[in-house]
Amino acid sequence: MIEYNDKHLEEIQYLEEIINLLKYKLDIETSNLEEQKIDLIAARKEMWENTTHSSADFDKLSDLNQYLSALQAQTFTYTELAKRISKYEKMLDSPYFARIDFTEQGYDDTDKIYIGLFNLMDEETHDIKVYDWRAPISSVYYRNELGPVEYKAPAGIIKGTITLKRQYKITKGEMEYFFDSNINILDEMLMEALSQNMTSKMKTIVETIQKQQDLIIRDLENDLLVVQGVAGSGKSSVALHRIAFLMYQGLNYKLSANNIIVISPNPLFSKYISNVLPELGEDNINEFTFENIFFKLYESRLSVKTKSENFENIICAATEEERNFLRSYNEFKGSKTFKEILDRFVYYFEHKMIKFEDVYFNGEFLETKQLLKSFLLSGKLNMPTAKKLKIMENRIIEKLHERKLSRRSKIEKAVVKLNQHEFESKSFTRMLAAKETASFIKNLHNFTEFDCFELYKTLFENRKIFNAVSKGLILPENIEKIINYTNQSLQDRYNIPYADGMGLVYLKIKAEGCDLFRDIKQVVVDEAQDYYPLHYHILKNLYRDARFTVVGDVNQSVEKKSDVSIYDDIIEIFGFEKNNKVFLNKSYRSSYEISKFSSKLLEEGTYTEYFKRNEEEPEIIQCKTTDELDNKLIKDIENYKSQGLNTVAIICKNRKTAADLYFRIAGRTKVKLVDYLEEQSITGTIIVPVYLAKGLEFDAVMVYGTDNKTYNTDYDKKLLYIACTRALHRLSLYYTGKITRYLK
Ligand SMILES: Nc1ncnc2c1ncn2[C@@H]1O[C@H](COP(=O)(O)OP(=O)(O)OP(=O)(O)O)[C@@H](O)[C@H]1O
Repeated sequence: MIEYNDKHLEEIQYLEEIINLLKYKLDIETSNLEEQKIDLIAARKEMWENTTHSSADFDKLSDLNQYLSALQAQTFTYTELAKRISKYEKMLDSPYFARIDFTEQGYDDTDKIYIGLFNLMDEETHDIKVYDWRAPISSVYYRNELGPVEYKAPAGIIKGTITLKRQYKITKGEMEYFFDSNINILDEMLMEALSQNMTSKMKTIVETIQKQQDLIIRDLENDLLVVQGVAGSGKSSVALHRIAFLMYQGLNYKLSANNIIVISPNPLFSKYISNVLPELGEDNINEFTFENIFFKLYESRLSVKTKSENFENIICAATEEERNFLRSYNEFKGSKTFKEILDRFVYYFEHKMIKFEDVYFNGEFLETKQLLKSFLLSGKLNMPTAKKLKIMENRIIEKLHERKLSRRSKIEKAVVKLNQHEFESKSFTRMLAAKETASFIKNLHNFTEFDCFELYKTLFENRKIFNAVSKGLILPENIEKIINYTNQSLQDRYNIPYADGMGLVYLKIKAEGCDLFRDIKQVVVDEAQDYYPLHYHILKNLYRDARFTVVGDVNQSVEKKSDVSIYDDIIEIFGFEKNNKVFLNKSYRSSYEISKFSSKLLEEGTYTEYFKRNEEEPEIIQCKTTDELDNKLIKDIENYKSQGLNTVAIICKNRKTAADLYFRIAGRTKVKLVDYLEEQSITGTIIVPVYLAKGLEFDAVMVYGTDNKTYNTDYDKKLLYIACTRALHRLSLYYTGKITRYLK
């Protein structure tokens, strides 16, 4: 007891010291911020008063530039200061969550390493009072038990011994409790983290990162890291913490927010994860869906159906035959075969489709078509077709300029002959020459420019071309139907099928090139199981200078059949020498009872462990009629709310069922319909189609309509698995008629 009291006193004193240090720093930085703010306003005012605002005065414009760069630097200092203040404020609430006592090999002193969200240094003594969780030494806390350890630091491997591992619960600057452990991070702390209610945004997990997760977060060896993790194993969390780690890293790896991109399945998911990086003290990063990429490349000239819309169409197909067709359509358009067809098509276009012409100007040959063709096809220019054509066009325009003067005097002579007024003749000549050049360039564009959408259409409209570029490839049996459906669908350029949208993106990158994303150095792909090979080829070609972290779960693949071999395909597509495939088999999200229940829906032989957090057993509820079911739902929603569960999701198989249910019960209880058509957030009680709930989690999940007609194929079984694994604390399933065979 005495020993505990001593420890307690020591810890309370340290906490006091840290809180005082933080308050001191906060005071200084806050007054600095005030000063900076005043300076900044003054600098802006000065700039406004002393510079011109018209582009006519070039000297003054250069003054403006100088002011602007000074202002930019000042603004940067100001925002950095504001960020530091926000970090100190966060730390005031809970400055650290762990401590290790570490003795480096060859030294007698033992360092007490306190670990928190951010570094905290005493500027006077240069002592690090709290280490950032991402600092090299912090890895020891996540990965090791007491005893000899080693960790990788920039200076090399550091060896030593850990004699203490302690965890703290500090809130509002007050010590709630602490305890020592000799094993990995104690389950109590994790239990507490996992028992909490859900908020509308994803949480950070720094205090309880598990060893397997830490290995992924801190991996710097690989250019491609592929993670297969069961539902709730922390894939998305780990991917985001990995980004925060990379943003913290030293010179070689340091990334800023605009060097990173997350490819997410839909805007709802993007919104859900958008809190994590700011919580970790980092700027937020861009989250892109593939549809966003499409719009970035094609702007408003075309429009594509979203991935969610595409999936809704599949689920709601009128017949099984139609559903199978739509699946086969997506499968073909996303396949390696189709990618090969598009590659060949670009080659075919260059070699056979460009209508080269002899180019004349002023009655002289500028280029012959043979010369132009051999220039384009010589193979010397290793670049996309559009860029080669542009070079060719520039070469011709240069030649045109060389001959422009003589052409102009020719025109002038002709004009003068017709007209005696010299002044008018000159301007008339200029106008004629400009018109002539414009029409020349327009003609030139006939073969130096092309439209990718028209090109893509031609591939399917012209059977001769399609046959030529697919020769020798194994095509699906229903290729005729696929081609017809494509031709029909492409009639409306503002409603292009999602799968063709991806084909168009790939074609554009290959034929025109794309330098829009050269700054991107790290790409995270979430829900990796639902993308086809073509998606990965797009990413590879778009983010040519990036490294990739790809996370997914083949058990949650609903858009296509997939098994773990997809990860080998991904590795092959990217072709990085340094890559690694990692498995996360332990699930943290759901209570033990919900996890056990959901595991019945997994493929046989799937290995999963569950964190043992006990709660109520899931319930399966049979109702005689839809009315009875609606009444029961409403009652249970109220019941869940009264139990203090923050977020409740009623998960339906598709949007139509969700909307119907919403219109039936919305007047009787407070619910919100979450749809892919609008930006939404996931607070309170929501009704949502299952594919939009992917990646999200809720305190209570109510799965609507689990009868044998609704869930009757292996695809449906996976949808059901996804729905059930969204629940943290409560799960109930409702049906009328006969229950699905997967839940018997
Ligand atoms: N080490 C951890 N400490 C605390 N909570 C954790 C930890 N790992 C995972 N979790 C929690 O488990 C839940 C699931 O995490 P996450 O959503 O990242 O998993 P996922 O594998 O992406 O899930 P899914 O594939 O089912 O969408 C989250 O609530 C997360 O905070």
